[in-house]
Amino acid sequence: MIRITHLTKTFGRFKALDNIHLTLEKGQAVSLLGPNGSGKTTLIKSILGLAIPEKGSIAINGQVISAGEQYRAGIGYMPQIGRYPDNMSIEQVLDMIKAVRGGAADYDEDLYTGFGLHAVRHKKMRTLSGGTRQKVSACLAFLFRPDIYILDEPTAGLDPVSSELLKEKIADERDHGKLILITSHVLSDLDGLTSHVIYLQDGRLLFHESVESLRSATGEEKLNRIIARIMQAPKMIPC
Ligand SMILES: Nc1ncnc2c1ncn2[C@@H]1O[C@H](COP(=O)(O)OP(=O)(O)OP(=O)(O)O)[C@@H](O)[C@H]1O
Repeated sequence: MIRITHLTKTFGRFKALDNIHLTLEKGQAVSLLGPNGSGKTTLIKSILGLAIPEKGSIAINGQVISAGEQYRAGIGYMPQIGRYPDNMSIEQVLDMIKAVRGGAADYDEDLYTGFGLHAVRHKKMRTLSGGTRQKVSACLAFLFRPDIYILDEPTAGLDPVSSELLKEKIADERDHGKLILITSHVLSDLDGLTSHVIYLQDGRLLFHESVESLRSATGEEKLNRIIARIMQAPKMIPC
């Protein structure tokens, strides 16, 4: 579904992504992990066409993304920090984006309802708390029922109840065969949610494995323990 080959992205002389090869399939929920500055957001931006790599290619459902922007309609993206027109209300932002996308017969408004955004729909974006802004971003990512979700720190700033609601929604989409790529530094948020782990370090792919095989290689159950074990003894992962 997403095939990345020989992807290299530089900023000046600095290699933010170094010869990345990856294939991600439908029905997978993939944790994109790595220390600060390891290239996670750059990889996400490359998939979204917001960063242009110097080398390599990305294909989505067999279409090379540099050939056109239409593929983006099939991706629900939740950015780390959502930026919206300050003077528009939540309702106006949602209506504007629906209009720009040409409308749809059947919006997914589960999160809009679940987060209770209806009650605050007239509030201006500039007046929203960080968590409420995050809820608007989540709502927009799911609204058009995409096949692929790219979620950059989706639970950051959400209260525990909203965070659980979002995680349940992500799990539900995964169970319906969608592809989910998710970054988070809160590994406990990813436990039970993700099927595979991609680990980047200094722009390089350290490993891409199923959670199941990482569990059997490390003997650990929880993702934070699995990652800690691998960092202590990287050779336990064959790549
Ligand atoms: N526009 C840019 N110009 C120059 N350097 C950049 C730019 N964007 C990213 N970088 C650099 O590329 C590297 C990878 O950044 P990136 O944001 O992809 O990391 P990350 O893994 O998402 O980090 P974090 O976990 O902190 O969000 C960093 O060293 C960053 O400083």
